[in-house]
Amino acid sequence: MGEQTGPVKRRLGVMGGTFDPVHHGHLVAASEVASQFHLDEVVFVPTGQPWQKSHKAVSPAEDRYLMTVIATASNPQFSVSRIDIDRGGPTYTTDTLRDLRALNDDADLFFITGADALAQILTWRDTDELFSLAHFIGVTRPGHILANPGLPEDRVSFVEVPALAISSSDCRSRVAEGEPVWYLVPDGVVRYIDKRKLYRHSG
Ligand SMILES: Nc1ncnc2c1ncn2[C@@H]1O[C@H](COP(=O)(O)OP(=O)(O)OP(=O)(O)O)[C@@H](O)[C@H]1O
Ligand SMILES: O=C(O)c1ccc[n+]([C@@H]2O[C@H](COP(=O)([O-])O)[C@@H](O)[C@H]2O)c1
Repeated sequence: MGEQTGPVKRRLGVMGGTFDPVHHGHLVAASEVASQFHLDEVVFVPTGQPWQKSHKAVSPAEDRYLMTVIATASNPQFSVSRIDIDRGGPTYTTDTLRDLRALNDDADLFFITGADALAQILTWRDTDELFSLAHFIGVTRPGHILANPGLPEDRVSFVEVPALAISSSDCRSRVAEGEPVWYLVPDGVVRYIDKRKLYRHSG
């Protein structure tokens, strides 16, 4: 008798971030991981309250959500989820992945994160459970060294993405200084920042 094989599972990428604002570094990372890991879809999940950034002012969740929708709208492989925003309270990735699992029981989850975030992962809540919920993919980010800080090797991979030295903090301070963010973020996001007068005062 041949070996029993189950139905082939969908491969769902999960790109979590504060996205204040979303920029081309995020989009290139998601696109590159989707290609290298043969993902069927990447869902961007803007955080509700990023608890490790509680010392910083963060723009309203609806603005961050809408900018992420604008930035991803033209890519049929990309979507945006409101789960972390609608849950309320501080955002923990264990909740994000548990909820996404419940909604996508036909899929394996791949959580995409930057080298800086991956290096901090042992400070996140319920780290042990995290690795049972998804495979973690750390992407290169200029200025951050890609090293495995003692994470389970079978649950973590590293991917080199074309280096884009863009950060949301830099975009915010450029807007506050009256400098352009054209081509650092998608055109629609530039227009949205202007329309909503975001980041006019640095903070
Ligand atoms: N240029 C980039 N290249 C690769 N990964 C990135 C890049 N910018 C952000 N990331 C990753 O995307 C995820 C979400 O990032 P986040 O929304 O916090 O943006 P950020 O640019 O890091 O923001 P901030 O500058 O405000 O800290 C994180 O895991 C981060 O490491
Ligand atoms: O689960 C946690 O405790 C946790 C702590 C810090 C960050 N995260 C997640 O890591 C992703 C990137 O976060 P940030 O703050 O760098 O935008 C985002 O999805 C966060 O919800 C998760």
